[in-house]
Amino acid sequence: MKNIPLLLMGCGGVGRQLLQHIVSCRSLHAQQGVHLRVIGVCDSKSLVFASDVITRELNDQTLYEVCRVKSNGSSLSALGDLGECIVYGNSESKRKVMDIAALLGKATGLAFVDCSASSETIGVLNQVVDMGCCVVLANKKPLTSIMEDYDKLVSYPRRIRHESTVGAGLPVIASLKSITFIRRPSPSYYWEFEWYIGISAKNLGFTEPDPRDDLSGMDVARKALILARLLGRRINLDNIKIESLYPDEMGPDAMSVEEFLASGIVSLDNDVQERVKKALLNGNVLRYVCVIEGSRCEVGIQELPKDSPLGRLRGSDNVLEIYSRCYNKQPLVIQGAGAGNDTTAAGVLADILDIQDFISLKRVDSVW
Ligand SMILES: NC(=O)C1=CN([C@@H]2O[C@H](COP(=O)(O)OP(=O)(O)OC[C@H]3O[C@@H](n4cnc5c(N)ncnc54)[C@H](OP(=O)(O)O)[C@@H]3O)[C@@H](O)[C@H]2O)C=CC1
Ligand SMILES: N[C@@H](CC=O)C(=O)O
Repeated sequence: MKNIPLLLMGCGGVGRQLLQHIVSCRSLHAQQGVHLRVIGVCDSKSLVFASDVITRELNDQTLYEVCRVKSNGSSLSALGDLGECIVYGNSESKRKVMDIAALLGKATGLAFVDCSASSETIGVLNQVVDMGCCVVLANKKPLTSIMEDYDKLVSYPRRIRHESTVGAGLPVIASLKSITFIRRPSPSYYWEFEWYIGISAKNLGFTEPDPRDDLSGMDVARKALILARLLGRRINLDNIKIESLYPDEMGPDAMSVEEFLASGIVSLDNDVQERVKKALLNGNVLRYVCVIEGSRCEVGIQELPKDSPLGRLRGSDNVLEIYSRCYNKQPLVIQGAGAGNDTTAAGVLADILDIQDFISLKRVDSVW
């Protein structure tokens, strides 16, 4: 049985769904000769980990308890004494995470799974890859920081996976890598979103923790940047032209998420509705589009024919059209649910399984 140790950072909608997928797939994974051994889970302030991270794990009952506590909005420190595991608070948890990485990184291997939405994990990830750990990302921020951070992470191509950072569980990254690594084309591609923002979308797990990350275009811009960098574009977020759907006075510096959802977002309705009506009069619909073509990298609303591939999008669907030397007249099209905790966690789980060959084997540094 191949034993894959993992430490989960972030136990929100996606992280909890991942833990539930891990538990519910136990027998399936056993049939495949694999056991995912969760040795620790952390949130923004605490860490819960197995009493012996080399031989033990957080058992399924503990993982369920972790999900219960976090779904109640509590910190992991509320877990208290759970027998086989230990809970550390903020000051000790960061040091303990690094100790675990140093202990397991080059011995058994360890997958650091980042399902947070924080930039604070960037420093941790850049250190643990140097210790021989693997990194699996749902969090886009480690890949959309400064080029130095990006270059550090991708300098270990065999030990980093980030399928869910763009289009949730859709095979976007894998498809683009398969095209890019055949030969370095300079493809242009279009990214479409059907906006489905509001309290219901947040409750469905479609939005970022702060939906303004979606409505400002910043989340789409992060995805665009990940794809552009994957294609060799040495650019940063501030190189991307972004159209926000809300004014600065509704931004994070001016009001809380709760205030924005309670009063800010509703005040946007009239303007958006007017734009929708105007588009419909032209037989068009509004779509939030990201275009990366040549030196152009833009994110914003466009009027598009309602019967076009992008115009036919519904719900949380994304569609990615990739034009390249091989797909120059008819694009490669990837379409499907591009948001939601379930599909995102499934993409993360697939990435963890994909790196199993680089984990749980005695490692010789020169090999990896
Ligand atoms: N939902 C979707 O459809 C998709 C989401 N993603 C990405 O998945 C990530 C998670 O999204 P979601 O689950 O909705 O977010 P949530 O806000 O629900 O959960 C985020 C979790 O991260 C924890 N956290 C915050 N800071 C840190 C830190 N420094 N170290 C460790 N953990 C930390 C939070 O802890 P605490 O509870 O203490 O606040 C919380 O448990 C995001 O980056 C998002 O962009 C990617 C693709 C699709
Ligand atoms: N908020 C994002 C979730 C996936 O990245 C989206 O709307 O697609």
